[in-house]
Amino acid sequence: MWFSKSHFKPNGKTALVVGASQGLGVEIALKLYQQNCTVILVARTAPRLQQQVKRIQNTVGETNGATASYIACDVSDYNNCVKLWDEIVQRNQDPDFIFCCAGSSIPKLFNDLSGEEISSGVTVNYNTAVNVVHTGFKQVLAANPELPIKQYKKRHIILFSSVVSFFPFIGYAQYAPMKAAIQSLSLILRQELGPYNYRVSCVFPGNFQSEGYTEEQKTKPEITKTIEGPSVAIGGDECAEIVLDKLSKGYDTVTTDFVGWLLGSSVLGTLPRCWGFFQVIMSLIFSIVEPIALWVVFRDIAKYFDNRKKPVTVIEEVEESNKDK
Ligand SMILES: NC(=O)C1=CN([C@@H]2O[C@H](COP(=O)(O)OP(=O)(O)OC[C@H]3O[C@@H](n4cnc5c(N)ncnc54)[C@H](OP(=O)(O)O)[C@@H]3O)[C@@H](O)[C@H]2O)C=CC1
Ligand SMILES: CCCCCCCCCCCCCCCC(=O)[C@@H](N)CO
Repeated sequence: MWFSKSHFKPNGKTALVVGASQGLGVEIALKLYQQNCTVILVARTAPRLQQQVKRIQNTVGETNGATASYIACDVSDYNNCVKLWDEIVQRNQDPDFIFCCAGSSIPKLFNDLSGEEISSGVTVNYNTAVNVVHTGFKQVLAANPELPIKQYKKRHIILFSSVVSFFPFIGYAQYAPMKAAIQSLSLILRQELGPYNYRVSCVFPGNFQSEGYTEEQKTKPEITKTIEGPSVAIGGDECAEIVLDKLSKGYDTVTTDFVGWLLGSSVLGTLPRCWGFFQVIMSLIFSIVEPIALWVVFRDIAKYFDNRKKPVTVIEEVEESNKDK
């Protein structure tokens, strides 16, 4: 609830943050560590992880027992995840929070994507999450064979989807369907892991600044930039702050800006609500204005494709001028 912040208490707990060598993952790890939460940073690139652990430790200074460490692992591979959890068990750690932040997009027109880019969309965005959660859950089950399910310790999985899961649009073919898969996975995990005392949250960020965001801007088609204009990129630090704040207020569908909340109202389905009464009203308004809004989007898309014919016109102009000579 918005008036109580007691639903997420990192002090003295342990968090596994996957996708923490840069971007939102490391911002979240820093904020958790500041609240005396032990953090284990995971990503593929060891030197960057090492740097980030140092940065976090230097920024925070003394803690009341919390530690910061890293494990380099490509979690898109299932067997690597089994090894990851073995390593965590060997270190005598049992994460209370599992943040699945790994993910990135290669925004391009469908036609411009390579086969490799399409499959990397699946592995980087979906496999990284499902593998970590599945191997982690199996490991917890194996470690507690006799435990009645109600007595499992409280654990919390936080998956990272995107606003494009609510509203998929031109340029995100390599990415948005995977984020919709993450949304779907979160609904199922809530049902299957809930009885084992897992809380499952799913975050749907709008644009925020990060190394990944800078990279995607390089290939992002102009039309994609135009349509997502209303989702102005907020700072990574601010985004992490919003996510942790909403989790502490008990929300399990987390959006990071107003546009995200609005678009979330258009696909309420069986997602946990956030200001549910207003979402129901917004969903009614949205369903009325949606045909007009979508007409505007399609009109922009048509204009974009018309303008793309321009280079041909230039060639034609050159030919014309050659004719004159
Ligand atoms: N930035 C934005 O505007 C938005 C981002 N999101 C989502 O939020 C999350 C964080 O985004 P952002 O901070 O921008 O991401 P970045 O691209 O900046 O960082 C992604 C992180 O994931 C790690 N990673 C990627 N693949 C793997 C892998 N196979 N195994 C382990 N780690 C991996 C990367 O490290 P390494 O390369 O070292 O493995 C890196 O630390 C992502 O899921 C993204 O899709 C959602 C909406 C908007
Ligand atoms: C029916 C018509 C409705 C029109 C609404 C237009 C507003 C759209 C805002 C979309 C914001 C998308 C953010 C994507 C972030 C993301 O996931 C990437 N940065 C990848 O990392």
